[in-house]
This record gives sequence, structure tokens and C-alpha cells, in this order.
Amino acid sequence: MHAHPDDESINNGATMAKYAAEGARVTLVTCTLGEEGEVIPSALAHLAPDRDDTLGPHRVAELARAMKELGVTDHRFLGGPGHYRDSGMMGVEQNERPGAFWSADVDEAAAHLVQVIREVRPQVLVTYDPNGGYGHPDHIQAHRVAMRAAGLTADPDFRPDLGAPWDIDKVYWNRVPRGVLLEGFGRLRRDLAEPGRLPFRQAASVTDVPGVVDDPIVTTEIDGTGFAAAKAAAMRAHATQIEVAEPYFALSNKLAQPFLATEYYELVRGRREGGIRESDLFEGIPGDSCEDRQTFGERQNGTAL
Ligand SMILES: CC(=O)N[C@H]1[C@@H](O[C@@H]2[C@H](O)[C@H](O)[C@@H](O)[C@H](O)[C@H]2O)O[C@H](CO)[C@@H](O)[C@@H]1O
Ligand SMILES: [Zn+2]
Repeated sequence: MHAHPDDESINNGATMAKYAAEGARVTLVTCTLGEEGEVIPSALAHLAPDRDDTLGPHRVAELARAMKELGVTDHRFLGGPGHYRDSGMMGVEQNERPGAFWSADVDEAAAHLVQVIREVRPQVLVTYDPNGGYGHPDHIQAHRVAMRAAGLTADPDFRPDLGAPWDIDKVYWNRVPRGVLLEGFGRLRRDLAEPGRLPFRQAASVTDVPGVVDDPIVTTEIDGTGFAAAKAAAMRAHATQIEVAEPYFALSNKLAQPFLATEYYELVRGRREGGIRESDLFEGIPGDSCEDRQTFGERQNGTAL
């Protein structure tokens, strides 16, 4: 469950591509069209919300291209395309705009998600932590809706019209271990010191990266090395939002940060074997076999995202 077109590729692009390639069913749900985003390419500046206000439909097309790069074929918008609008960054007046996702009724939004969950019947759900990774209102709301739906979907008395109850085996939050980031930012600062080596001039800070936690909190590490190229291509497909110069990328604020092909998670519901980090989101699921693997994610994320 992701908030905007681009979050899925940034947070879970390699994980999605890996599981899609392995034959797992990957379903991605996005909560908004990203209508309030900034626009990097000057030739597309007219799309902006305070100009033509056509950035939303443009980002729908960016998302479709990104999903092709990841091999994900099932992606949807919560309640249908444009049902919830991008709320803008925390504190802006768009937060209160009618139709903004931030002011949506959580139970109503969760019912839309329950309908998809009961259709897809996923073993795994991935969403954000309670702070939405970095405090963006749509990300916080996506967490709330996903966690609410993860509870409601299994309740036989909840909206039987939305399908038979379905209990999700494992729920994860997107995370990044602080140690990995400190290493990556160290390399980045060295590379930024070399004139002309990167198209970026400044580094973001560790706290700008969504979901940063102390290393022991991370329960699961998905090695997406073999899917780094797919992830980079998917991020490049979101050209209004992201500029990629591997092994780094920057958002419209032009602050560079490490590009991670290994992606990290915190298991918040479900069983984990022992104390070592999992290397598979489906680890420990009874009767799990590749062909019946289904993972579910908010706009985000397909395979399990
Ligand atoms: C990654 C993510 O969640 N992007 C959001 C975010 O975009 C940021 C926002 O425009 C901010 O003002 C910029 O400085 C930053 O570079 C952007 O990444 O918020 C947007 C508005 O809600 C959203 O459309 C975008 O997907
Ligand atoms: Zn976002």
C-alpha cells in the first residue's frame, strides 16, 4: 500500500521485480495519483497543480511504465483512479482540500482495500510504518488504512458483500537500517567531492530517507541485486519526480541519496524463524510454495508491497 506513484519503485522496486520474476502474484494499490507533486523536467512544468493541474494523469502513465519495467501487471488505485487526491506535504492548505486522502474516512478507505484483499487473497502485505516513513500525510494515512484493512478483512461480520473473509499471514513495514545508510552517504559525500562526477550537488540527510531505524529493528532483507537495473528503470519512469545516477538518486529537491538494490523490512505481524534476518517475505508461511505465492501492496508495491 503506497501513497503516490513513485513510492513503490523507490521503496520496493527490486522486491517487486524479484517476486514477479519468480512467479508470485504481485498486486499493487496506490492511494492517490500524486497530483500535488513537483515537476523536475522544465519542459513538463505546465503539468503542475498550480498550472494545468494535469500531473495526476501524467503520473498514471509514468506508473504504468514503471510497472512494465518491474514485470508487475496488477496495479490499482484505491477506490479507483482519482478517488483520493494527493494531500501535499504536511501542513499545506491542500491537506484540508475536499477529496484529499489525508482527510479521508479511514474506515471507508479501508473498505476499498478490503475488497481488493478479499479478491486477491494475499499471504503478505507491505505498507509504511506509523509515521509513513517520513511524515508525509498521505503516507501516514496509507499506513492507517492498510493496518485497518488488514484487521477488517479477516472479520466474517465485516461487509460480507465485499467477499469472503481473508486472513493475511504476514504484514511488513518498509524500513532502512541506519548502518546501511551511513555507509552509503559516506560514499556519496566522497563522490560529490569529485567535480562533475554526479549530476547532484548536495546530499540529503539520513533522516530524509523514509523508514530509517536502528539495524536490529530490521527483521527482513531482500537481496535485489539481480533486479537493480529493473528498479533503476522503474524509478527513471517516474521522470517528473526522480533523477537516477546510480548508485544514487534524487527527488525534485535535488538532494542525492543512496540507491538501494537490497530492500529492508520490519515484520510486524506473522511468524519469524529464530533471531536471524529473513531473506524471503514468505518465510514461515504454512504450505507456502512459489506458485501459490501472492503478495499485496498498497500502491505500492506489488508482489507484496
Ligand atoms: C517520495 C514521495 O513521497 N514524494 C511525494 C512528495 O514529493 C516531495 C515534495 O514535492 C517536496 O516538496 C519536494 O521537496 C520533494 O523533493 C518531493 O519528493 O510529496 C508530493 C506532494 O504530496 C507527492 O506528489 C510526491 O509523490
Ligand atoms: Zn509518496
